Amino acid sequence: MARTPALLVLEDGRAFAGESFGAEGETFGEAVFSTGMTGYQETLTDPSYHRQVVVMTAPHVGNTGVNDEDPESDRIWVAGYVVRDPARRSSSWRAQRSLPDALREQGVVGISGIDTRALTRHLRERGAMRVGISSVERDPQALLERVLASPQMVGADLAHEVTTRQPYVVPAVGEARLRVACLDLGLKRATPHQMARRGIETHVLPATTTIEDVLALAPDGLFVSNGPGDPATTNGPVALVQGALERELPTFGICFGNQILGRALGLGTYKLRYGHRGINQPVKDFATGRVEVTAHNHGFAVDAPSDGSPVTTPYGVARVSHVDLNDDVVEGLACDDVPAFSVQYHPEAAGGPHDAAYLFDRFTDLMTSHQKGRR
Ligand SMILES: NC(=O)CC[C@H](N)C(=O)O
Repeated sequence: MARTPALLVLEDGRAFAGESFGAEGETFGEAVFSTGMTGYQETLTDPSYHRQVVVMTAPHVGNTGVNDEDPESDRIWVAGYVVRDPARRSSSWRAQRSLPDALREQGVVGISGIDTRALTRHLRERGAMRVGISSVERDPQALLERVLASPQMVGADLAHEVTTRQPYVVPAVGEARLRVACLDLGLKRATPHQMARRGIETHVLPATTTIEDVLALAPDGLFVSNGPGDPATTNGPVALVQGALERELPTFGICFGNQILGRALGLGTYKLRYGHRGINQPVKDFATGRVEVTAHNHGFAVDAPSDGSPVTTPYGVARVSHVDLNDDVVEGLACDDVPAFSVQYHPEAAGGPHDAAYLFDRFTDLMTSHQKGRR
């Protein structure tokens, strides 16, 4: 079968020629690379990738096809997909369709046959930038003009585009011992599953939720999810977390949730040059000295002293609890005087690694000790 040619053009004018992969058409987004060698289904369906074009550094993608059990949400969220050498056929007893068919069904434009190593090195040197992929435009200059007219990631307020419209409950497995109000800014299914296994009933709430809505549920804790976009734009959730801190409601945040807790404490956030995306990032937990191998997907980070020294905030002393050993980027926050902590990475990572799953136990323990304190 003849393949349709496709074109990829970065905002600095660098162009790559390849073949259409998935849906034909044209798409724009922020070009980012992921180094994960497994878990492409989880990546594609992670709402945090909304408006991003994901470049896979693993050369073979699609080998195990796509099934209905592994998605992290009910659709593919990436704005575009870039692979080097897609599997010609999928091979797994769990596969229900092929990766290109899944992309096509959901209208996701991709490109294959690209030198993804050269593209990744370019993004690493020059930083994440806007990109366009097209199977309908042959002229790189014309595509470049549309790339330059497409929206930037800095300043993008996207959580409201991915959040649940209606609240819903994920029941605990067995007896419900704790109730969590979960702010959905782009929640992945793996998170309520991790909580359910620990006897937590999760009430998933839209991004517009206020502290009054949360208190009406009489929860034992607040969870703030991962999500897409620039954390500097997300003001409602910051006010919600401040309300929780004032009332000493146990609070745990993941990824975007870490950035929101940082902002609630009065810390700033900034854009990393090319971010962390993959499943083998070494992170040190200052509390135990232990190094864990962790899954990441973030382009922004909290600005705070990465040696763990105390920072004075309106809610007492806070400090950086976890740091990335590759580049010293802040990977977690802990409060000394209020029951709140967060991590920038993914303890829930369904595709693994699972080194950091203990953080759900920490949250459970924090809620249990506060429950006792209230009695
Ligand atoms: N996975 C996430 O929650 C990402 C958070 C934020 N959008 C970032 O890129 O840093």
